[in-house]
Amino acid sequence: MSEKKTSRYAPDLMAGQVALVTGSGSGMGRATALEMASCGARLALFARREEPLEETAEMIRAAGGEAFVVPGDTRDEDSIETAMGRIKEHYGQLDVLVNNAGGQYIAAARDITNKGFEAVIRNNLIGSWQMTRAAADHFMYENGGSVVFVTAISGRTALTGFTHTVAARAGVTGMMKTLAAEWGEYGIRLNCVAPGTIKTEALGRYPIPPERWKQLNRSVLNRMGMAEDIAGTIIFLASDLGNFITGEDIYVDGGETLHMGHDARDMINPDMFDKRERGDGKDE
Ligand SMILES: CCCCC/C=C/C(=O)SCCNC(=O)CCNC(=O)[C@H](O)C(C)(C)COP(=O)(O)OP(=O)(O)OC[C@H]1O[C@@H](n2cnc3c(N)ncnc32)[C@H](O)[C@@H]1OP(=O)(O)O
Ligand SMILES: NC(=O)C1=CN([C@@H]2O[C@H](COP(=O)(O)OP(=O)(O)OC[C@H]3O[C@@H](n4cnc5c(N)ncnc54)[C@H](OP(=O)(O)O)[C@@H]3O)[C@@H](O)[C@H]2O)C=CC1
Repeated sequence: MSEKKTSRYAPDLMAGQVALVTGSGSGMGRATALEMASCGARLALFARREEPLEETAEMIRAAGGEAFVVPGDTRDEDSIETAMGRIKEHYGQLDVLVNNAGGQYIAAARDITNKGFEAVIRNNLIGSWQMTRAAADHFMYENGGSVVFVTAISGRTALTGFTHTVAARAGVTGMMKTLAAEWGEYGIRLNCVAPGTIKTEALGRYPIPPERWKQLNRSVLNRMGMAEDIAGTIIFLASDLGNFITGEDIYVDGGETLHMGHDARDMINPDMFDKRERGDGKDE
């Protein structure tokens, strides 16, 4: 028998819980599913392509965990209903939903057609609503639960090239807060995690050369985020560690939004911000 993977959290943090992670065939979704399993959760893996989900499931099983693949599309009500039915049959419960599936294309606002705008709203806002509504209907109104949405840092600032998805993610945040207010009485907590630039394979498909990103001084911690940075925060919110947190929007961005809209250093006096020697002689 294979050994259980060690986790940054206690291995029984999510014992007895079932978690559904959308978009868990890659990137942050996969990292979240793997780490949740190492905390004792049993996983339901949801996305459109079955093969990557099976790979994640195999990784979880190889580490001694339990995973169940339920392919589907967050935009398609029928496939969501089928997935919820299969989870009920297989596990009999659902305690955690992570709405991580999503994506968009980059385009200047003037090049976005109405159809293209709507496609991105469907994928990121309507899809998350449909998953959340179904999880509440099938499981959470009765037994409570925790929902975490993966959004983007655009709630604090403009993000050129992303008008459609910025609108969608802001919609998710507003929806999350309102649901948190309405559903507290059912024992349902809802929160958002807003990632900065995270180094996943998907990001590699975007025209963002890492050297250029660094030059632009995007992150005060001087690195892109890793999928695990997001997974750790999702688990904190989804598990009992976040028991008294609802309606929150946590930015996990390495400080990217601290000066994203307006980096005034060159304008003021670049020398003022130059690296200086510390008292102990080490570089700051
Ligand atoms: C918020 C800040 C984020 C910063 C960094 C973010 C990183 C990431 O998000 S990493 C994840 C990256 N994942 C992706 O980029 C993939 C996402 N793409 C999709 O999932 C889909 O392409 C879609 C949901 C955006 C659209 O899919 P679908 O609903 O199937 O729509 P169609 O393909 O039929 O297209 C409808 C319509 O949309 C316009 N359009 C679609 N793709 C593009 C494109 N690449 N460039 C320009 N326009 C596009 C277009 O108007 C399409 O209509 P037609 O022209 O009639 O085909
Ligand atoms: N990487 C980054 O810097 C940032 C990413 N984000 C967002 O974080 C989330 C995770 O990103 P990341 O891991 O990088 O990206 P990935 O593309 O690796 O993950 C997204 C996953 O969602 C699934 N998915 C997409 N649309 C649907 C759908 N309609 N129904 C079901 N599954 C779907 C995809 O699988 P499949 O194709 O098999 O369906 C894919 O595996 C996404 O929402 C992304 O937009 C936000 C900010 C920054």
